This record gives sequence, C-alpha cells and structure tokens, in this order.
Amino acid sequence: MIFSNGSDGPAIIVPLVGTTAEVLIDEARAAEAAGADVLEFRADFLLANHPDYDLNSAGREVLRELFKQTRVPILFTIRTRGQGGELDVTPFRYRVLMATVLDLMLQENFPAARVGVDFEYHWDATPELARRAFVLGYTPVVSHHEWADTPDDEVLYVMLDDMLAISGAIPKLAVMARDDSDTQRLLDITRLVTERHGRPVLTIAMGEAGQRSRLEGGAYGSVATFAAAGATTAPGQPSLDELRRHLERD
Ligand SMILES: O=C1C[C@@](O)(C(=O)O)C[C@@H](O)[C@@H]1O
Repeated sequence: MIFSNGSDGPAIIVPLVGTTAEVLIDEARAAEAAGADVLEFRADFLLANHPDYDLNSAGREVLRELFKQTRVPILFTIRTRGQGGELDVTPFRYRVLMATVLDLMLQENFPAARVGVDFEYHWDATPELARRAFVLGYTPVVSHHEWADTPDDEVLYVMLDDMLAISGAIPKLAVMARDDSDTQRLLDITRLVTERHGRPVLTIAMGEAGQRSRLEGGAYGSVATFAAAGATTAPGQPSLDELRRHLERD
C-alpha cells in the first residue's frame, strides 16, 4: 500500500504538473527532497498539452525516469476535465489509456509497492481496471470530486461504500465545503467508515472552508493528504512546507 509512510500521520502526496518530461522529473526530485511521501504524476497535464502524446512510448520513458530518479511511491493519475483535470476523453479512450498504463507498469517491472493508480469512480470501466491493478499488487485509488457542494450524509456513505466494494481499492472522495459544518460532516463520516470497514480511505473537503480537513484529516482516519510544492491543483491545498509544519514533520 503506497500510503504506509512509516509514521502515524497521513502520507503527504505532492502532485507533479509538468508539461514536459524534463520539468516533471525536476519537480519530482525537488518534491521528494522537500519531504513528499508520495508523488502524484498528473499525466493529464502532459496529455492535454501534447495532443499526439503517446503514453506507451513517451509516457513509458517518463515513468522509467520517475521510478529511477526517485525512491518514493508514484501515484499515476489522469484527471479528466469534468473532475477538475485537464483532459477531455471519451469513456473508451479513458479505458484504453488506463489499461495501457497498467500494461506498461507490468512490462517495466516497476516495484509494485511503489505503484499506485487513480481511477475515476464515474467511469464504467473503473471497477474492472481497479481490480486488475489490485491483482497486480498495485494500490488502486478510486476517486471522485464533487465540485458543487458537499452531498448529504446518505450520499457520502453510498459513494464510499460503493468504492469500498471494489476489492483493495482506496476510496478518495473530495467534496466542496461551503462552511465548517460540511467539513466536520465529512470528517465524522471518514472516521465512521474507516472504523466500520477497517479499510483505508482518503477524504478531502475542498475550498477555504474545508482547508482544515487537509491538515486534520489524518486524525479522523484519512490515509493521505495533498500538498503543493509549486502550483496548487485544487482549492484549499496547503503548501508542502505548511503541511509539514502542521504535522510536525520537520
Ligand atoms: O484527487 C486529487 C485531489 C486533489 O484534487 C485535491 O483536492 O487536493 C488534487 C489532485 O491533484 C488529486 O488528483
């Protein structure tokens, strides 16, 4: 599991948003040196900026370098436009891209303990892809962003239960908090669901009203939290320095 960082606190994930291979590798090395536990390769930035980008050749090279030049786990993510990312894709294209990534991770023989793959919850292909990732020994993260608001408790439970129904998957649920009561509801549900299922989950309340969820989520059972080493990739994300200070990791 890529989020076991050997400490009691949540793993710190730093997204890499470079749009060229060189920038991306530099970002990765800098983020690792600055204390990231996990690097999130946001491949949608590369794919969206280079329409002919071939994941199977150019993407393979970037992954090889990432695994070679760093030691921490890598979470591979293609965040699509509707979920707050950069890439517009059809369901079929998403499936091909994610299946390609799984194949190449296997062919390259990257250490499974360092491989995480994000699959967006709303795609039909996700349960099957996530199960395959788990069988290969990778950490599948099944993610969903609610950009408008924080849905009511019943909906939050259903979403997390649905994600947990995929064996080995780690649910990642990000919601937009309008006020602190939204944030507290999400944190309480995080505690309840982790206790009930005995499985790790990752939750985030986005926006200013949700910021404390990114700092305190670990105390409620959230297994990891995101921080920016340069540009932020979501509202309310703290800087890596700020988060490390808060978690007393320096
Ligand atoms: O899923 C997430 C969470 C995130 O959106 C956040 O809110 O910090 C940041 C994204 O890079 C990542 O893919």
